[in-house]
Amino acid sequence: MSLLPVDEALARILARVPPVISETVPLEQADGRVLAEPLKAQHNQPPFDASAMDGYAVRAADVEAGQPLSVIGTSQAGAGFDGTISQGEVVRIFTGAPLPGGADAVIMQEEADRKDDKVSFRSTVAAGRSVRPRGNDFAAGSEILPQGTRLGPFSLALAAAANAPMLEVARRPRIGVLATGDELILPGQTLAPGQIVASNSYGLAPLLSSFAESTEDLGIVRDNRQSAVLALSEALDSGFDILITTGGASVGEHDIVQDVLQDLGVEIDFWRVNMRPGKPLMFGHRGKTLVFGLPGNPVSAMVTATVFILPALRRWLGLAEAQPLRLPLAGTTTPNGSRRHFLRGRIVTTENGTVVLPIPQTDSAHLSSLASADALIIQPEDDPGGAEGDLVWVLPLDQAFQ
Ligand SMILES: Nc1nc2c(c(=O)[nH]1)N[C@H]1C(S)=C(S)[C@@H](COP(=O)(O)OP(=O)(O)OC[C@H]3O[C@@H](n4cnc5c(N)ncnc54)[C@H](O)[C@@H]3O)O[C@H]1N2
Ligand code: MOO
Repeated sequence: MSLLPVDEALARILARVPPVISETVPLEQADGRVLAEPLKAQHNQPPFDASAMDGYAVRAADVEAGQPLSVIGTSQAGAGFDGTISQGEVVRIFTGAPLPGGADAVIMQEEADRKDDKVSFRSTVAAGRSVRPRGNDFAAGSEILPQGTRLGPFSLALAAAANAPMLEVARRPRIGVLATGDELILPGQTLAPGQIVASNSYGLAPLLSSFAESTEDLGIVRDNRQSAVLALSEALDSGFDILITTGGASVGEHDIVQDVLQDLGVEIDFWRVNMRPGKPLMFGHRGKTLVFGLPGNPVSAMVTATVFILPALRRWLGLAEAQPLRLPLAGTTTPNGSRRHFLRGRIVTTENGTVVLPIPQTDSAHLSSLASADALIIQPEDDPGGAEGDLVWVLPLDQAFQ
């Protein structure tokens, strides 16, 4: 049986991802979205030379320790001083206020002794002190956020400061998820003999949702041709950008998903990948819809979605590929066979740095071990096994890294 190498499978998937399409969204709705165009500043920030302190705007050359100078006015944020200061003059100024003409430094009020309309300072000051020069943060016309930036609190605050009420972001795909299996019941129902509670769709939706316009749960379809044809044709006709099935991907008589998809016009790009868990992964397309047939085993479904669908979504949005981490093992790993192994692990921070602890459980139906993991250790094909301290590649499962 020929199994496609993992890297080749990923390359084939990424090659089917369409180019980024942009749409305009208001600033308030842009959290988590990805910029489809670089963001350029419309103005200088600050727009004027501004004081960084509450104190006095001075001509630095005029200031001598203990020598009184005349206070001729006030500049406050939103109401600047409407004149120019000349030799021997200063202006009372507040944080964020425009520096008056003629001034070139600000002395904080804690270093000033004020008496009526005179003020003296305890020491001299260098020109530029406590002044934020115009355009110091960003200059009009400059690129302040590159295309492909995933917008979050800091970049959105910057976009607002740059006076950008609308942003050009990547359109996100609409995703449909369909579970297959005669044995499946919904969470909350009572288990009859031989039944299993369906879990895959409940993990896949939150795994993918932050990159998707919507993730729609299409329910459970039974393992007979008629039901599968009905459910899959409806799903394929619903205009999803990405359709995901779980289960029925292997070689048993009930594993009919691939046959039915093909009958419905899906072109299969590949089936079966040289990995564990997740070997029976299928990928195809019909028109603009990409179709992922994930294995039914819960760990296999989540691992294949992490390894293949998340990178496809990143590409869809114009995000750079997520880089795995390089970390020392905190325990041993056993020799691997010929399939690339995505081994559950936990990232642990110790006094000596960050390490990854392998979780020995490799059963592809064992969800509690996956839930206790926050990383997948990528064990290469035919790896002889690792010792504590060996450096390994690690895919963090934490969304913050994705
Ligand atoms: N003779 C062979 N048998 C199997 C092979 C093989 O190569 N030759 N591959 C094995 C591997 S590897 C995997 S993975 C599984 C994948 O099987 P399917 O994708 O056909 O999945 P099912 O048979 O439908 O289900 C497997 C397992 O997962 C449970 N399941 C299914 N859907 C869900 C769901 N939505 N939520 C929770 N659990 C689900 C299902 O009850 C089964 O226990 O095939 C091996 N067999
Ligand atoms: O490779 Mo399967 O996906 O063992 O569970």
